[in-house]
Amino acid sequence: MKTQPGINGAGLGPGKKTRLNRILRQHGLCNGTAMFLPYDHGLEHGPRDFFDNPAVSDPAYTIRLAIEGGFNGIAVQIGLAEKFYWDYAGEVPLVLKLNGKTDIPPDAEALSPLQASVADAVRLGADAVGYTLYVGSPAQETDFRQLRQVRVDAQRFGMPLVVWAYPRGAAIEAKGGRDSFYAVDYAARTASELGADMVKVNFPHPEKTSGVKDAYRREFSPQQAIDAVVRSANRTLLLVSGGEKQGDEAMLEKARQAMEAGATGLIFGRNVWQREHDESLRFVAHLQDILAKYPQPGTLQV
Ligand SMILES: O=C[C@H](O)COP(=O)(O)O
Repeated sequence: MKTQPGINGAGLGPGKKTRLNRILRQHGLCNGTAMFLPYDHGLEHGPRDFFDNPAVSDPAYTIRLAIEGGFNGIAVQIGLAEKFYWDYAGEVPLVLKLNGKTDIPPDAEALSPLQASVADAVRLGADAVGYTLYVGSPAQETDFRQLRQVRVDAQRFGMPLVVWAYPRGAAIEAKGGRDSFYAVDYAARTASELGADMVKVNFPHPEKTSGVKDAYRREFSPQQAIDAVVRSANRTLLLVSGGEKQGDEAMLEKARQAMEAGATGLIFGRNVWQREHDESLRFVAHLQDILAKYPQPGTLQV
């Protein structure tokens, strides 16, 4: 079992340190691991994601689910944060997503425009901000510039920065696609190089990599691939994302492999809430059993 090298507290400043401590040590299992509930699908995919469990289209229901499930944070866009979070302020940390887009236009030149600021996050009592970075998109240069300003603001306001590092674009598709080992590994490293405190990535698939040098061995096991991705993220805390709903065993195995590799935690949305309330909590309890086996005492070194 590997443990995360951890963020070096000395470089964080008091605001980031306090907020990360609240997320990692005062919520969830309080053991340095983290489980976040993402809930920006209404914007990113449209309401279709809520059809399997219509209750989840109500943001109040979903925030309560995050509280009942003992999550370390819930990630929402500005509109929902302003309308709903204040009813539950402090009961579960808020990760304010600063940018977002619909999936209506094609993804070829993906760029997620800013909808909110780090100052909004401070005003709303958030403990972190989220930014989607499309690594490899033709619009990458604009994206990097946008992220730079968010990073500078996050540093100034003492706000942890979580980067959703999503490979996108034709060049990525030519190398095996957005969840190939190559693409996920590069995205994790990019987020770390650009100053993320945490990075959210898809689980890497070695067998999907193509058209790149031999270093990305297609015969790597899933465990070897996620080990490499955690190494690439280095002191940026790594969160593994859920993706479309799959069977529970496959998801729990993914969670186990991620934690074994030294990931800090999970950010599973559809796999948690595309099912009836008690079933969601039952699945969350299984995820927590896994996280409990991988305490991360050094996650936040102060
Ligand atoms: O921000 C969107 C979410 O990352 C998607 O989460 P999910 O794939 O676990 O539903």
